[in-house]
Amino acid sequence: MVQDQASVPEDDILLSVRNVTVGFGSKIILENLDLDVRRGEILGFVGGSGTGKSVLMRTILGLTPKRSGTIKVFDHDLSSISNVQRKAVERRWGVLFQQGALFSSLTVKQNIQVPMREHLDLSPALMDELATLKLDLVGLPQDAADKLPSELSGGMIKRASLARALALDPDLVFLDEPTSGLDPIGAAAFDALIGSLSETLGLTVYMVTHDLDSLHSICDRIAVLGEKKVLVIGTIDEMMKDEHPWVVSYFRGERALRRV
Ligand SMILES: Nc1ncnc2c1ncn2[C@@H]1O[C@H](COP(=O)(O)OP(=O)(O)OP(=O)(O)O)[C@@H](O)[C@H]1O
Repeated sequence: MVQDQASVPEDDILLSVRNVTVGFGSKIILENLDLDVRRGEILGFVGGSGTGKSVLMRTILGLTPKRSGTIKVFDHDLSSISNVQRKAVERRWGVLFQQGALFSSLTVKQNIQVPMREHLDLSPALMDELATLKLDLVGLPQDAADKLPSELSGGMIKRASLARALALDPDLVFLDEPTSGLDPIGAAAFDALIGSLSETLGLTVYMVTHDLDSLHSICDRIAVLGEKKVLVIGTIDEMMKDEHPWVVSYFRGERALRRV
């Protein structure tokens, strides 16, 4: 089993999860889970359906309560910081939820400006200018700005959601299945976009995905969730050599072999 948490200086750990347990009623979903996300990396998160990938992401974001354990982001322990400090942490991360989760009654531009309105005190003209820059950054045409989400294709919705996640120039972005629902060409283009943003902006990316192409093409490391914890973590090459039965069937099973 690959375990490579050792020998990384603490400064280089942007997100650290220690001994975290999460459950609903009598059902424990995650138990004593540990995870480190390193500065600047793209970490792909995989695991069988229902293993708790979304629950873990929601727990880190503070949307689902944990029963025990510690979560530190940018070296702040999220359970012991003040509301003001929490807001400051939230300013430094962006989130792309599954299905994009744009506000359906707001235009793309207004959606991108939601985090700006919440966290910054900017003039409308400056917010418009920033929205224009974000549209450019994610490769959307400027005429998308005044469209409603219902007028966009699936790929454009993903890009608009990414633009909103990047609204405050975050250090860390959480992406929940960013390429689901896209055709292979759209998914590859979105992967390329995430890869280049990570490189040019120095973004750290936490990405839940089922997309083997994304795992192969852009992830620096992959974490496998199963048995209520991170079963294995390492590079794609390490995944290809790992002997855990779920890892073998996922990375070297029939579906994986069809890829090559
Ligand atoms: N609010 C909740 N109340 C009760 N159970 C929940 C809640 N949220 C999630 N669960 C349960 O937690 C488990 C993990 O769910 P989660 O959505 O994290 O899985 P996942 O790994 O993201 O799955 P998938 O790959 O299918 O999206 C499931 O059994 C789910 O039913």
